Amino acid sequence: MTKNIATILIIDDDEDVLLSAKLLLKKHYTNIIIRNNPKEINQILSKEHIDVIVLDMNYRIGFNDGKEGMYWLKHIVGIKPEMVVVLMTAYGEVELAVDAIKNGAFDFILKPWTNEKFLATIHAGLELSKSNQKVSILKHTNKTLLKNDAKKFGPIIGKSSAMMKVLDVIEKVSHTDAHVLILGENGTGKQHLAREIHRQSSNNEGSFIHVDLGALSESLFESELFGHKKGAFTDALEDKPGRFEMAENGTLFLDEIGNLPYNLQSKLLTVLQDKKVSRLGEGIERPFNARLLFATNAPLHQWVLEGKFRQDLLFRINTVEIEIPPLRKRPEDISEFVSYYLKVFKEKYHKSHLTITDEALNTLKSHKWPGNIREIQHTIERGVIMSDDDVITPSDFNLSAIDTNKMTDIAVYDNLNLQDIEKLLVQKAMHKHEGNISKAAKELGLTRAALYRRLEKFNL
Ligand SMILES: Nc1ncnc2c1ncn2[C@@H]1O[C@H](COP(=O)(O)OP(=O)(O)OP(=O)(O)O)[C@@H](O)[C@H]1O
Repeated sequence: MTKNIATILIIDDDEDVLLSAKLLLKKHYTNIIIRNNPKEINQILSKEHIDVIVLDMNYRIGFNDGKEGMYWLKHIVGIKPEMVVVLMTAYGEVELAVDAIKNGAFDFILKPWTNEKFLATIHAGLELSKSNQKVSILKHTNKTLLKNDAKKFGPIIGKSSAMMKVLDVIEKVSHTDAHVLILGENGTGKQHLAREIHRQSSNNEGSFIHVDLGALSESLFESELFGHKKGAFTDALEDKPGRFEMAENGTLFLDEIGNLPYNLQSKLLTVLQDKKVSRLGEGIERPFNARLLFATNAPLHQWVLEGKFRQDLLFRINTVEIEIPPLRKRPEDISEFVSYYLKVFKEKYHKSHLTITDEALNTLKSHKWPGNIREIQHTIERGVIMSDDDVITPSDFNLSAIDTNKMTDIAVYDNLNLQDIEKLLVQKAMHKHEGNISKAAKELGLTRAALYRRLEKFNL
């Protein structure tokens, strides 16, 4: 019979009990440690990885009040809260054992035991121990991922008065549980600010779950957001929690909320009103506790007037509304972004001696940045990569495609609405790259999926 890999520590002052328990368990588990004195617990726990502890309640002859057992139980749970402790107690001490369970014991075994009951209890204890260990690993993984995310998104840049106002609102709203709607053009930093709200909130130990609603097809929307039960539809091969559940005690960021089809808007509204979700194919309603943030580049208020977006949903999600101005409306911030990204990419590409000509700097400062911060980021990265010798010159940025038609572009910005400008830029990029999606997406600072969505939206 193959043994299960597990270490079980048994503590009892009765050598006979220790030996017979060891004899029974060693047939099933790889490592059984026995001790007759609970004072050795600290030393063993600091040296060995223990999966389950079997602990006797009484150690002094003539005493059966269980006080010592209770003392050691509290001690173990105090230093290792996730440890699974099974108590051994004599018949007639059941009340004591129940008390011990209230204090953190997993279960108890009555002496004299039956082998089946003993093994079944240890088996169940081990299952719990393994899942406790998994949860602990997942918690740490999550923390590391959050830290990595924070590094990826970096600090908030921008000291213009417009940006200071935005940051002021973020500071006020972060520690509340108010729904926040972040508005702004592509690349203005909506996700960046949502992460900052999460970072400053009391939920920052929980996960930041980002859902791009624009990338979810109608058929996937419910199962992704609310989860599903195994067998709910053909591909539902196992029970799966939705993003609402994954964001428990954290933040759920519903990006591109403007892309949510009208018929699904009422479903989302009901979930937000009831603060409960039901997995697809399951009747159970699960309450959720997650901070909710929303973002879009769509003119939602106008869409409400046009009947494209539900007014009741808009009022539910915009308790606080933050509008991030495009870069061209806060030109003071451009220099700061330029020096920040120059530093980042000089470091990344090991070009620390690189300098930038005044002309190149002026090119960056006078550019209108229709793709906002994402465009500035990509342009400077390109400049750093393309530069020869130790100097970046204007041509390294390859901004000419936009600049040759500078006057037209400026006129467009002044006279047309954002949708039209976006469409124009997508058209330009597609034309410049002769329909090559990857190249056009890169130039626009979008993912391929985001570009596809826009091509579809503008019928291009
Ligand atoms: N104020 C800021 N300070 C520093 N970096 C920023 C700032 N705003 C945006 N960025 C950076 O610019 C890039 C684009 O930002 P982000 O993805 O948040 O924009 P977005 O508005 O959500 O874009 P989209 O609408 O296309 O989804 C990211 O790399 C982000 O880290």
